[in-house]
Amino acid sequence: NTQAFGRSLDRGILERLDAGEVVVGDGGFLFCMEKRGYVKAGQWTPEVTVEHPEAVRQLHREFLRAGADVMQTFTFYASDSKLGNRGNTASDKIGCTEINQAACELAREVANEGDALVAGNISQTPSYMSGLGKEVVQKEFQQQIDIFVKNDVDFLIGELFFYVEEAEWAIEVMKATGKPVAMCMCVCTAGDMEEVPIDECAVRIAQAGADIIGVNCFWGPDVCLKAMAAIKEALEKAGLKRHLIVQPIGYKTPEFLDDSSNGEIKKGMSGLAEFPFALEPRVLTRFETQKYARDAYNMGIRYIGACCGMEPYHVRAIAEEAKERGKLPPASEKHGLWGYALRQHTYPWVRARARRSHWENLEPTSGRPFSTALRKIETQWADLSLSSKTMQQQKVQTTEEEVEQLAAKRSAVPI
Ligand SMILES: N[C@@H](CCSCCCCC(=O)O)C(=O)O
Ligand SMILES: [Zn+2]
Repeated sequence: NTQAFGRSLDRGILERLDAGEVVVGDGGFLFCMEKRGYVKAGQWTPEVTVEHPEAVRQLHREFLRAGADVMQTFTFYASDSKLGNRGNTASDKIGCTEINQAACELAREVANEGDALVAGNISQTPSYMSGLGKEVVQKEFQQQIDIFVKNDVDFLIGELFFYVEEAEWAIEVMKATGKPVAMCMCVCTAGDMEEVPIDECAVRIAQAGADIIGVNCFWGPDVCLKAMAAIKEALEKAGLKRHLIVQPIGYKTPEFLDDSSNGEIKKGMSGLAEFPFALEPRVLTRFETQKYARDAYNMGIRYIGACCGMEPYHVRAIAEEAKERGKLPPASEKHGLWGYALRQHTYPWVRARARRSHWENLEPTSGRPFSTALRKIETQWADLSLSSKTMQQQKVQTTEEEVEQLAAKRSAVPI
């Protein structure tokens, strides 16, 4: 097993997945960093890799300690057009190259502290949403990917692709590097935002050359695993053997299991009135996260990760559930599976909960007597196709007047 850059080359992502190993993904970096005051919601861009590298290093370390086998470079939304979208100054003030370079160094530094791999992360672009075309969009992907290649990341991962066409364009640029390619579309069983059915999305992504295929974000485990079942079936029917990846959000979103409302469910959590600052009542418990990991494993998914809302303790739950790995993560030193650590508690009524049956059967209360369980999904933005211009972007800041116009569109819907 030849060594290069301090890691064993025969333990790459495909070698691990081909061997049937479970690969634990990292968690929701953007949301964690926003809650910690290092990422600004709205723009959601990762200039913190240059502004406060210590914060990024620390969070990578927390995910590594929790059992993550992959350190995704914190380069999500770090395309040039996103860093300069709607008044964001990160592109002008710091720059795409510096942000992506710093992210690669931080991810590799922490990955080398364990046996983790580094994945160069790209994502959807405002340029695509504004219909600027293949050449402009691929040039932006190339700018990030050149930096990933220069830093010799172990593989590439695309995330949050709403449109299968943009995902295909991304895969074309990713494949040219010769590195393994993972593609997570942001689709559920209602299909992509141009009405391309999910089974067609899966086949097109596979045929474009992705080695690892799945979904990330926008929906909780239940909705994402329903999408993964459709993707798995489509690939099997087409005779396309690929590895499967799933990275759901850490929030419960049962409203979206009904995919009949079509356009509405495609907005996922972003379509909820609570998004992004009041989703806390929906946060998954560590035990619900364990159940998600087991359900994913039972479906044949071996790259089991996490997205927005999933903190390091959620990733630890995934790693602890994946007993097939034959090891517990370092953070389990400070955790007792199924509450066993409570045997050391000073209060007898708490020690009474140091058993699996208590936690496995608990339906947590919300503490909010006036809250309803589910949200009626807004219906104003049903057509998300490029031709509808609904997703059109701009460099200048959204004005007060524009916000009022958007709010007027939805005022008919009870908050
Ligand atoms: N790997 C990334 C995935 C982020 S998915 C972010 C969705 C943001 C939606 C929005 O723009 O509001 C991460 O961990 O942050
Ligand atoms: Zn996410």
